[in-house]
Amino acid sequence: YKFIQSPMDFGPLNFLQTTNTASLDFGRILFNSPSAVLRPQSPRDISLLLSFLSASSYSKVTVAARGAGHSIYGQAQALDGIVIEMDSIPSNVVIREKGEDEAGFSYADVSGGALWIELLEESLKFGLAPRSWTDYLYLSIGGTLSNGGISGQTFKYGPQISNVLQLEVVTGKGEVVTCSPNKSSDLFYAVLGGLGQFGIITSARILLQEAPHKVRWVRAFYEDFSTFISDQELLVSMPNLVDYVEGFIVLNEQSLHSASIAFPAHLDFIHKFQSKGSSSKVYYCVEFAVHDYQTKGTDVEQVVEEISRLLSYLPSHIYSVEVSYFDFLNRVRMEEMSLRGRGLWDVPHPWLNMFVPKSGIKEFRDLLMENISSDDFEGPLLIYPLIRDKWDMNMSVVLPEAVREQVVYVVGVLRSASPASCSTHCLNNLLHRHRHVAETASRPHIGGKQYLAHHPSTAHWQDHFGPRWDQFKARKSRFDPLSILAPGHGIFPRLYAPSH
Ligand SMILES: Cc1cc2nc3c(=O)[nH]c(=O)nc-3n(C[C@H](O)[C@H](O)[C@H](O)COP(=O)(O)OP(=O)(O)OC[C@H]3O[C@@H](n4cnc5c(N)ncnc54)[C@H](O)[C@@H]3O)c2cc1C
Repeated sequence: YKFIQSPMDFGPLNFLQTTNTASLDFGRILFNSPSAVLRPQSPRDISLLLSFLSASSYSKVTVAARGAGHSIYGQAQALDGIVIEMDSIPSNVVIREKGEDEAGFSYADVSGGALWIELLEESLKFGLAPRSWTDYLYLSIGGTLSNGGISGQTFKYGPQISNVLQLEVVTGKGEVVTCSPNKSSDLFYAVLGGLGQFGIITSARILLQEAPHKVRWVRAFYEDFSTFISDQELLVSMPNLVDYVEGFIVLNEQSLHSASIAFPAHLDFIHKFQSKGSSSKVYYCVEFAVHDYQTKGTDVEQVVEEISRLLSYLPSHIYSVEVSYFDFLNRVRMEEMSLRGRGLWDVPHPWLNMFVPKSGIKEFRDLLMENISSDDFEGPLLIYPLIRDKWDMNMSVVLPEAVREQVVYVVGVLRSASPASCSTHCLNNLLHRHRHVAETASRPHIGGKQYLAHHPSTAHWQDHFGPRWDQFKARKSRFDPLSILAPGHGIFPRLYAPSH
């Protein structure tokens, strides 16, 4: 590409041949090299590049925005294309408190490449914070808004994409558009959960609320899966009392230990794994939290007790701790540090994330258990319910089609495959098994859909979107007609006129 070989031909943009990060992501499974890397200084640089590329039907060049690169399957990579590293634009976080303008609530304007941790740190200075989170905060705003952004608050406030007031987007045609539910709303809804297909988010306006000082964080253990999920469903039916609900499957002692690094309580039932003498024994852990605003007249411990009385956990297997709100939200950072210290963070991560309707969750659990072995599983296995009504189905995000079911589970098989214990053959075998689980679970008897999906062909993507495919495709032709953007998903082939 001429303009890459001689950047002077291409106005003010300087390209790098590559960087250490452009072909790397958290998955460490795919390593597609781009032809060039752009480290923009402003949204205008991005607009210049996309305007240029979209004006020539002879160019084959694709473009991927890279936020924090925490994708699993090369979604932010661009084989032989251009990677735009969003972290080169200085992070900008502007907080507007309620009453400062006519909005009637507090919000933050934050750049698309900024990390959620940066937004948290800045907003806490004002006693404010976003309402909806991901478990890990070193992810970019643009990266999670392109997917959904879910965590234990999602049942209450919806995913992160349901908490956005406005976006600034550079479309695949290079146009810089400010969009919201009232202004260029088609682009707004397309981009949220849109897998980076329609434009690059350069700024987002995120709703804020008063931040609690502390959090009461509770874990309760179960032997029986049905009791475990019915208690989770009970918790998400009480949004007035409960602020966070998650849960995980405890496959072995090691998985309990690794899930407990940030949880400052001694979980003294580890001996049970041993005393049973059987490696197939699994436990389930419900995790919930109640915010503590330290206001007079409310006793958070009492609220927690009241909630706990309604639950049917194993007698005396409940643990409750108090942590600061910041530490609670940043809990996965502690796990990261521990894993980094043991050389277990920068390893392949063959993850599988699925949304499963309530009616299929027991069958899905059985399918999963048939396909993972509790002896060698490393990493968390998350499972918790979400409420469908909190999602806006005009956005591009995909949920299971069983529309009458309010409760949808998210299941995260967040597996690490350290090369020391899992060879390339072993990794391929895990990937193969996950694909089998995903494909089986997508059939109507379970009716699941992948979250952070990875599919091998356009036809698979068409199945993934189901009845919503036509809308997704129409939005693509409108906002990125040559399919320049986010090639790493493999949804749309790049369109160009071959020059014989
Ligand atoms: C340790 C860890 C924990 C996680 N926890 C959660 C969790 O709790 N909940 C959850 O929902 N997800 C979670 N995720 C998944 C995470 O939300 C997604 O992988 C997300 O894409 C990561 O953001 P990123 O900035 O690293 O994106 P990248 O990997 O950089 O990009 C992801 C996709 O978005 C596109 N993109 C990136 N920036 C932009 C932009 N500014 N505009 C438009 N498109 C863009 C890319 O082209 C790519 O297609 C986790 C991931 C990891 C590794």
